[in-house]
Amino acid sequence: MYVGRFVVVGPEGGAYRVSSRSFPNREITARDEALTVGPTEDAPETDNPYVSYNCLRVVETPTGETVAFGNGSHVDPIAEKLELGYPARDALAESLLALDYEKDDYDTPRIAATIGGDGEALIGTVREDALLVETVDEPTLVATYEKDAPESFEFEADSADAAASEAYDLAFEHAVCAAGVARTDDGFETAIENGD
Ligand SMILES: NC(=O)c1ncn([C@@H]2O[C@H](COP(=O)(O)O)[C@@H](O)[C@H]2O)c1NC=O
Repeated sequence: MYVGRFVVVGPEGGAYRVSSRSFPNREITARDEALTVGPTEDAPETDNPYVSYNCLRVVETPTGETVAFGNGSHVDPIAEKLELGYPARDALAESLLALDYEKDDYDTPRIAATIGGDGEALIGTVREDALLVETVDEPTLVATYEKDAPESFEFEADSADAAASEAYDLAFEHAVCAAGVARTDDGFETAIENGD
């Protein structure tokens, strides 16, 4: 099954995977407190505005370290609102609604998740017909296509490395790259899986 991009999130960690039919020549790189999706060196040029973006950011908030991740430029305003002290529900809902679903040939939904240092985890999506933001207490997945509403999902990873690998290896078609995140005693750790 092809589900496009997806996030999985639970109180202890999560992952974001890029799956792509149209733009497979991409990778995740780490810079400062952000992981960024962008073209590989050999990627054909494109003017599609939706294929390069910060997919994960770890930020300091008034209530401690928090991570935000998702499939596009909305990750930045979510992270910035969290830094300002917005509740995660509001940061997700406001940013998803402000940017709305992507105006491409597929009306591709925006998807996102957050985890606070206290283990509060949320998942959200904005589609052409809905805005959904939910608190979760077990691993939950939402994808851009097919699985486009949050659903409980079996996800075993207990470290950032394991989360990135597990997401990358899931049987959904056209895996390109994945980011993993896990809550530790010293804050969040992140990891990248760019395949071979
Ligand atoms: N975030 C991404 O990495 C991303 N990759 C592709 N898209 C959008 O989704 C459309 C379909 O892409 P694909 O056929 O690879 O699933 C693309 O034309 C582009 O507008 C993306 N936008 C949202 O998921």
